[in-house]
Amino acid sequence: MQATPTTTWRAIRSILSHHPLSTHALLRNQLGTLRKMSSTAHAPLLRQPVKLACIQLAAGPSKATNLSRAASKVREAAATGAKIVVLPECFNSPYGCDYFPSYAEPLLPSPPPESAAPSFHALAAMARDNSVYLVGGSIPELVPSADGPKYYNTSLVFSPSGALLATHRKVHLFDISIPGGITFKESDVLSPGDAVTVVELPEYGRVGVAICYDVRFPELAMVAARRGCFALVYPGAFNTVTGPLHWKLLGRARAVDNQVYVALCSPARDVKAKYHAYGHSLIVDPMAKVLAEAGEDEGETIVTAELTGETIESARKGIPLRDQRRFDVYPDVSKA
Ligand SMILES: O=C(O)CCC(=O)C(=O)O
Repeated sequence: MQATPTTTWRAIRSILSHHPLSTHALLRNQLGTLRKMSSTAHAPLLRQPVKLACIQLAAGPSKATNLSRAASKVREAAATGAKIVVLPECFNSPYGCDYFPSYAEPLLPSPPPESAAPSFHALAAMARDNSVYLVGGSIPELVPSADGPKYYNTSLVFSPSGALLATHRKVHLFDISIPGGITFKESDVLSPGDAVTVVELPEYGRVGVAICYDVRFPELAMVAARRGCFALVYPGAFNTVTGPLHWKLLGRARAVDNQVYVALCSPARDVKAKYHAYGHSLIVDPMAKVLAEAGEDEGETIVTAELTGETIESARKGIPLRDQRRFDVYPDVSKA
């Protein structure tokens, strides 16, 4: 087993309980040094402060209108100084299983032809034109196959030069049935993704990207966070049944579990649409403090917050979870 400050402390503590006083003093000294080492041994997760913006976009049935509206809102977000900009889940279409096939676009070949993949090219241009990292919400992705087309709910992340950095296919499909509340079954149409997504943003550090229902699964967040993310970013589209109970709770829970920033980005609510998005896009800090939240009117808006490495480090120094985990009692799922 590899020695870490934590395992070494435990070994020293056990020796301390069996040895005479002089050895005791010597070892206590070493224990102090190790304690200091462990609090400084971690490189900063966020290399410089960065402003993050969530765009609570109003999406309607016209894909072209949704794309041009997104472009103007990304411009507006970038004008506030935001360098990481997030769009909501299914920002190029209304949200619902009936819509996925007709709005879906292929991502291959890479880059796909513009006529077949207008959302891909519009997102690349939004990132490039505004020099921002863009977590492009999600779009229905089409993958042709011999057995018929497959569809995924996929997030595309672009660099400030407009290059595609990563894609995340929603891992946990939104299949729920709450009597008298809401029934939804994405798996009727969509296939699930099978990977944790961590994206390197060279000037800043790493972000984990996942989609909506994925936020309910602490393991996915934990695995991404332990790969060194400073933020977990979730384009989402909760609803008016589960949203009021769980949206903020889950955002704050993933933040406090992992001592990282969390951003949840919703569409604006459209009461004329079949699906009523919850809104309340929010950004939470590593102590689970809500830094910014879209208001009660659930309309189109942009929420922003400044993220700093010091905030993460001070949360982790004050409550040193990372050095206190007991992988001798439970497994480290991030190593599985
Ligand atoms: O988990 C929920 O309650 C909502 C999830 C959702 O809306 C989604 O995954 O799109």
